[in-house]
Amino acid sequence: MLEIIKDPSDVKTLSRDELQQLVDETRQFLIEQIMAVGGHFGSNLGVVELTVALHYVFDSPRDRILWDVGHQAYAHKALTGRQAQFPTLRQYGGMAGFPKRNESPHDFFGVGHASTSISAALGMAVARDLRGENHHVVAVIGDGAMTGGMAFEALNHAGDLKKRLIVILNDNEMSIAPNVGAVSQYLTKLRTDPHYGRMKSEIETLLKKIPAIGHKLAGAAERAKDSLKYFMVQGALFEEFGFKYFGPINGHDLSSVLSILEQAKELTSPVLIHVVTQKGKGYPSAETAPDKLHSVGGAVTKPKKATPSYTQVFADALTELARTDERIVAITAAMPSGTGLNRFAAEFPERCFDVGIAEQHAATFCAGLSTAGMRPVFAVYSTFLQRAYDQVIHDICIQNLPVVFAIDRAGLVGPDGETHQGVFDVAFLRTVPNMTIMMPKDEGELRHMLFTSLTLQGPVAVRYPREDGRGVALDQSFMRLPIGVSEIVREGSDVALLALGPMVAVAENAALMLNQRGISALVINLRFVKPLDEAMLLRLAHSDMPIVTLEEASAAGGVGGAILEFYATHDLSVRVHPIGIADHFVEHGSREELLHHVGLTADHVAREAETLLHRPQSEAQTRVEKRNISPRLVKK
Ligand SMILES: Cc1ncc(C[n+]2csc(CCOP(=O)(O)OP(=O)(O)O)c2C)c(N)n1
Ligand SMILES: CC(=O)[C@@H](O)[C@H](O)COP(=O)(O)O
Ligand SMILES: [Mg+2]
Repeated sequence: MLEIIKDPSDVKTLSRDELQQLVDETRQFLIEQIMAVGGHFGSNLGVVELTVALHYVFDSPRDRILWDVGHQAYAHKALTGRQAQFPTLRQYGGMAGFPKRNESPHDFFGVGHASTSISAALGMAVARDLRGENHHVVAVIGDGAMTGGMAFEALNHAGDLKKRLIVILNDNEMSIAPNVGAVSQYLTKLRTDPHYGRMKSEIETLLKKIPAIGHKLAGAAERAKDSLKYFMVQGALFEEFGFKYFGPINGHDLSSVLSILEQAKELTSPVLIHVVTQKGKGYPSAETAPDKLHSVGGAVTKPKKATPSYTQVFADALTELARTDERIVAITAAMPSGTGLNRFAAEFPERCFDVGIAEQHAATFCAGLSTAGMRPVFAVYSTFLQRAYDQVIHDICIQNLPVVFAIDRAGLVGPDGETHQGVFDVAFLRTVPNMTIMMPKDEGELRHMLFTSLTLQGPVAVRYPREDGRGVALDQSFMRLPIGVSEIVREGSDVALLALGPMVAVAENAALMLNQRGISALVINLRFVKPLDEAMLLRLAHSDMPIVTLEEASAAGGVGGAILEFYATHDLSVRVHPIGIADHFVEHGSREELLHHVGLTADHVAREAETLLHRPQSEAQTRVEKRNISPRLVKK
């Protein structure tokens, strides 16, 4: 059945029995494909009935179906002409793991970060009405994504505008970890407390039985919203936001889902359909441990190295430090396992806070904690910290509060692609006064950086990659690193390679290659993006060596740029060639492929260094002076 579905219009030709067969085959197809190549697993298995029903009832691409986060859109991809691309899922040059506008006319909104769907859907609904069009807009949002503030900002606006809009709340009680928060508890009540559902109609029936005045009383009760509605109407929270609430519906009962979607289609006001599903449905170990099978590596994934990851080393170091410093508290925005904080929480449950998908709140919550004498450590993926930029500036840095940002997934993350690459944090943090920014060359140095950051009296960011460590022996004790001081890793006299974080290893390899060509390269582990090691930079300026900088971050605004700014403001003419990520979004692929793609490999660095070294300085300078453009552009 699945094989004959080339387009969603094919779904519409099926009978009810055939639709159920399509559900079963799609689920089986997803299990096989994801297990082979890796990808998000549990969330996709949970929404198969819902996806089939959506494509049966609605008319994509005329009607617009939006997937929040988009990690659960694989069935949607399979039903919209992309089955053959599954073997390339999330691989370099292959099909993306999230909906992408340039991948299919059925993907209306590019996603990867949570809680955007209702805002985007509302924008589409408003545009539809302004343009006099007539189609449906449907946002599918999970209970985890619903903990994000943006979702509520959108509900607030949508309820006010009263546009025709359908929101499907896919409630599986899970974020990546078990879902948290008062809204989650409210959903549990809706799901599990039969009185929530029945009370209103029971009271109405009772009142109507009272002779003569019963019907009037029932009508009055219906109107007395303030006194009754909160307690009696199922989904009252959403109704107060101006949405008609339907649910809870069993999301694995195809007939129920089809029938509720057909009803919702007839309404002209905002509707919220509460669908209850099971993450991992149809795959027993994903059903019982949905957090572990949120995503899987796939059979093609290379075996993990025996060395601990940066994440593990961070989490263990933080736990160790917290044993002797009771002020340390750890905060995550719905990523306890991804950031390793579940290890911390196991020992200090009362000092670890999962705030839900709420990075903005997490940052300001940290600010509050730090004003009251605690030492908050916000463990957050680089890409998700983007959400909290104003909080970093306004709530933390202006007040110079000692909050530690443990920035995981800094640099290229791999298969999640451009929505998740952690390449902007250097640029967006280094412009903010009071901020100290470091990146360790290996997991051993990460321990010392974390320790050092907890001794500072202002905001600090320690960034580290989504990678296994280099396998160095970890010091038992912690060392306070001198602030703004770099480290010489290898002496050299012809060219200087200034590297940040894991790029130090790349620079070391490039130096070995250069050595074989008779070029002596100095390798420096920068350690700090801010403050820069100005004394070292001045020494280098006097050495006359050309400099190559390497960083796994956006070249614009990066540490290479900071070094250029330093020399320019000191009126020093030093040849600096920054290598970082150029001005484009980096798609999905393995980290190795992506590093190769952006030129952050030893081979490429060695070639660039050699070219720089052999390019006559005077010529380059003259050309630049004449045309007032950068040497890099001149070279092209
Ligand atoms: C802003 C943001 N923060 C964190 C994440 C990481 N993340 C991806 S999926 C997910 C859980 C989403 O839960 P839910 O919406 O309920 O979907 P489910 O996985 O349960 O289907 C999280 C926290 C993200 N994508 N975006
Ligand atoms: C969809 C999403 O944002 C997360 O599931 C993310 O893919 C996790 O990434 P890691 O695999 O790096 O933890
Ligand atoms: Mg969920």
